[in-house]
Amino acid sequence: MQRALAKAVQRSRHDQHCLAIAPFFVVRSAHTEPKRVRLLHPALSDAQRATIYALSTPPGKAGVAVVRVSGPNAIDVWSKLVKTRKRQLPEPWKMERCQVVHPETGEILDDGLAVFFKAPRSFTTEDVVELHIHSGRAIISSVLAALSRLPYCRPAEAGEFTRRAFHGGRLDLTQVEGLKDLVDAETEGQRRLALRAAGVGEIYACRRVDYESHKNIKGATRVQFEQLRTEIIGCLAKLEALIDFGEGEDIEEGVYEEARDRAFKLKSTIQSYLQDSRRGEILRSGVRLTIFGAPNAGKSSLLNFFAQREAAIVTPVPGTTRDILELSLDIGGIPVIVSDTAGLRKTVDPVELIGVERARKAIDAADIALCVVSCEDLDRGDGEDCPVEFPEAVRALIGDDTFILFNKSDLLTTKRDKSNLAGPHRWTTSLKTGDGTTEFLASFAKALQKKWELLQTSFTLSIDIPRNLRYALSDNGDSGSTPFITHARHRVHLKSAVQFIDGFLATSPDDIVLGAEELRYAARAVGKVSGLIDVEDVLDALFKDFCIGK
Ligand SMILES: Nc1nc2c(ncn2[C@@H]2O[C@H](COP(=O)(O)OP(=O)(O)OP(=O)(O)O)[C@@H](O)[C@H]2O)c(=O)[nH]1
Ligand SMILES: [Mg+2]
Repeated sequence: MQRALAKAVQRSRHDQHCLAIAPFFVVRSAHTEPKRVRLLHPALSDAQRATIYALSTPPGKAGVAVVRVSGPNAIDVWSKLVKTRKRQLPEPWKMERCQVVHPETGEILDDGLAVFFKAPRSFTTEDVVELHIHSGRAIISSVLAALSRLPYCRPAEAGEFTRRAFHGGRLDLTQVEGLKDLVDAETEGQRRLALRAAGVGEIYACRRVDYESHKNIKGATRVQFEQLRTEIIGCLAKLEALIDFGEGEDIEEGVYEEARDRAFKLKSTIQSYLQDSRRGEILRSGVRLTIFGAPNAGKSSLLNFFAQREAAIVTPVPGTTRDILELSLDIGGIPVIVSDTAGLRKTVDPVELIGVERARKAIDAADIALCVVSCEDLDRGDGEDCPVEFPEAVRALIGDDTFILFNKSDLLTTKRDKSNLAGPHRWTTSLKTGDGTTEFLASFAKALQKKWELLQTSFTLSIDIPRNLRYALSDNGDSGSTPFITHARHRVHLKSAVQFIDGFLATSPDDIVLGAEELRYAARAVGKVSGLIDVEDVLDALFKDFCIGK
C-alpha cells in the first residue's frame, strides 16, 4: 500500500510538473510545421482534479438526494454553487437552507440544504460539502453537470470516498469492510456485527471523541487486531533490544525467555480465535449448506425446491450437474448459501472428475452437509427391518452430523417401513409428488434455526477491550459474544501469523536475528488485516519498554 501511495504521490507530482511546463499543446498536421497553441483552459489530469463528487443516495424519484463533494476545493464548490441568505462562506457542521445555482450562469437548479464538514472532521478527513436536494432525475443531473463545469472537480470512482477515508486514517480495512457489511446487512445479527466492525456505535459510547486525531473512533474488530499486533510488537521489541544491546548492563536477564512465553501465549490466543467454527463469517454471510449425494438422487431438484424456481438443470441423466451451483437463499428466515454439487461416483471422465473433486471440497467447507439419497438405491433389501445401507459413493462421507434426505419415496416398492428411515436430521420426501416436503421444510428450517442460534451465543473473547469501548462492542455492555473473525481474509492473515510465531518459537536463542524476522512477519500478517503495516512501531515499543541509555 505504501508503495502504491508513493507511486500515486509521484504521479501527482509528475502531473503538477506537466501542468507547470505545459499549458501548451503541439498541433501537428501533414502539411504544416508543428505549431504550439496556448490553451485557454488546459485540461487537468485526474490527479489534479482532486475534488470528487457523486450522488450518495440511490438515483430515482424520492424526497431527498444527497450529492457529496470531497477534496481541497470543496469550499470553492460551496461559494460557486451554494447561495444562502446570510453569508458566502459556510459555518462548518451546520446545515443551512440554500439555493443550488449553476456556477457559470447563476441559474437556480434547486433549493435545499447544504452542510460543510471542515477537514479533518469529515468522513474522508478532507473538506466535504453535502448538498441535500430534491431527488429527481433532472435535478440530480443538472447539479452533477454543474459540478462537472468546475475544472478541479471530477466524478468519484466507486468507493473513492471510503478509500480517501482509509488513506486519511479515518478508517482501517476492518472498518471499511464493516461499513460495506452494514450497507449489505439483511438480518438483525448481520447489522449488529457490521456496526461493531465499522465502529459506528463508538461515537455514542465515548464521552469525548477526539476529533482532531480521529484515532479513537475504531471498530471493535480493529481494536482487537491492533491489540494482537501490539502484543507481537512487544515481543519483537524485546528481541530488537537484545540484538542491539545484548543481555548485560542495560537489559535485564530473562528477556528472551519472556518474549518466548509471550509469543507462545499469543499463538494459543490466535489459535483459539481460529477455532471459532467460522461463527463471524457465518453471521455475516449466512450458513453454508452443501447438498451432496450419488448421481440422480434429486440434489438439483432439492435446490430448485428451496429456491422455488428452476435454478438448476434437472434431467433423468445421471451426472447432469457438473459444477457447483451456489444460491443465496432465505430458509425459515435464516440466510443460507446453498451449493448443489456434482453426483459422487467413480468416473474417468476428466470434466466429471473435477466436478466430483469440487463437490468433496464443498462438503468439507460446509456448515451443514445434506446428503440426498434416492430410495431407489435403498430398495435392494427386502423386508420392513432391512437396515439402511447408504450407496457406496457417499457412505464414507456421512458422519453423525450429516443431514439426510431420503428422496423418491414414491419409488419405494418393497415393504420397507418408512419409519425405518426416520431419525434426527433425517427426512423422507418425494420431490416429484410433493409427499413429505412440507414436513421436511418445517423441520429442516427448525434445525437451521438451532444452528443459527448456537452461533449467536457464547463465544468469549480473551482480549481485554478498553473500558470506554466496551459498551459499543455489544448490545448490552457485555463484550463476551463478539465474534472475532468476520471475513475469510482475516482468517488467512491470522493463520500466517501463527506460522510465523511458530517459526520464531522454533529458532534457537542463538538465531535471535532470524527469530526477530519471524515476529516482524507475524506483526505484518496481523497488520494486513487492518492495513497497518508500520514497523516504526517497533521503535516506539522499544523505547517505552526499556530504559536504554539511561
Ligand atoms: N420419481 C421421482 N423422481 C424424482 C424425484 N426427485 C427428482 N426426480 C427425478 O430424478 C431425476 C434426477 O433428478 P436431479 O435433481 O437432476 O438429480 P441430481 O441428484 O441433481 O442428479 P445429478 O446432477 O446427475 O447428480 C430427474 O428426472 C428428476 O425429475 C422424486 O422424488 N421421485
Ligand atoms: Mg444435479
